[in-house]
Amino acid sequence: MSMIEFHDVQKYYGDYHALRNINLTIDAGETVVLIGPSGSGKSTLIRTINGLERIEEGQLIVNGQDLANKKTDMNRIRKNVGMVFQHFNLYANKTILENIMLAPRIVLKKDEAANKKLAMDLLDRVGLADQASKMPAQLSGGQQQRIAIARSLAMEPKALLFDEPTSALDPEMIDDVLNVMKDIARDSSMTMLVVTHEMGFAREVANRVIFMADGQILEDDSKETFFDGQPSNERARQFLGKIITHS
Ligand SMILES: Nc1ncnc2c1ncn2[C@@H]1O[C@H](COP(=O)(O)OP(=O)(O)OP(=O)(O)O)[C@@H](O)[C@H]1O
Repeated sequence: MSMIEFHDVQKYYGDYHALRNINLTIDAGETVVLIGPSGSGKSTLIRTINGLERIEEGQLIVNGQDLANKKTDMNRIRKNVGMVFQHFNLYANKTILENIMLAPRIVLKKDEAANKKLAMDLLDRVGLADQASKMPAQLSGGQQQRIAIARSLAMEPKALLFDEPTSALDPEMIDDVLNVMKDIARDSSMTMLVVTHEMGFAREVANRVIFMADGQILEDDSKETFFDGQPSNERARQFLGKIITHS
């Protein structure tokens, strides 16, 4: 079953054509890694999926709902599609536990005891059960990002979008965050779309790797074809060569 479908999607910022004729289907449970040079439209693409950016032309179906239709309830989309940002965006004046419990309480009207139990289970899953009563500023960047992931999971979404989740972190914190993401990816029911340059993550858990440049998808391969064969697109090959040399 498909979770996300782009059909001939175009997106403009004023005169700038940011997404060009995007056609892409992501099935439920897939883990897809999106790579490409700076400014190629990766963030724009994933931000259209939960309506943070609107599309101008084409069709975008998320969890069976058409996002181009102005009547589509974006709150329902965002309940089902979580997002983890480069800069964690935790609520600075709330404890870690409250950060996780807030949206399920307000949006899902979740029972307080069940909400707390899930929040504590998720804190345990991301290895931070002992930090529940701390404030975000007391945690390292890597810990804050793991909390941001737990907070997204607390909404029990069908899909999670990650926009360069490790690129603001000190190198020694990256693996802890990637390990949490790998754990989620191995849970086959979750659909994941991840913008990242972490090729180790892609090699280990991605089903597919997509290469974008100039607002277009130039390559969409299985992990095996992308890494062990060769991308057929010349720019994808060059890009892959560069990031593997530098990582
Ligand atoms: N709100 C905006 N208004 C105008 N132009 C924008 C806006 N957001 C992005 N752009 C432009 O659209 C293009 C694609 O940007 P986007 O952030 O999607 O690329 P990216 O591949 O995610 O890049 P990076 O890896 O640097 O984050 C860039 O040229 C950017 O300057």
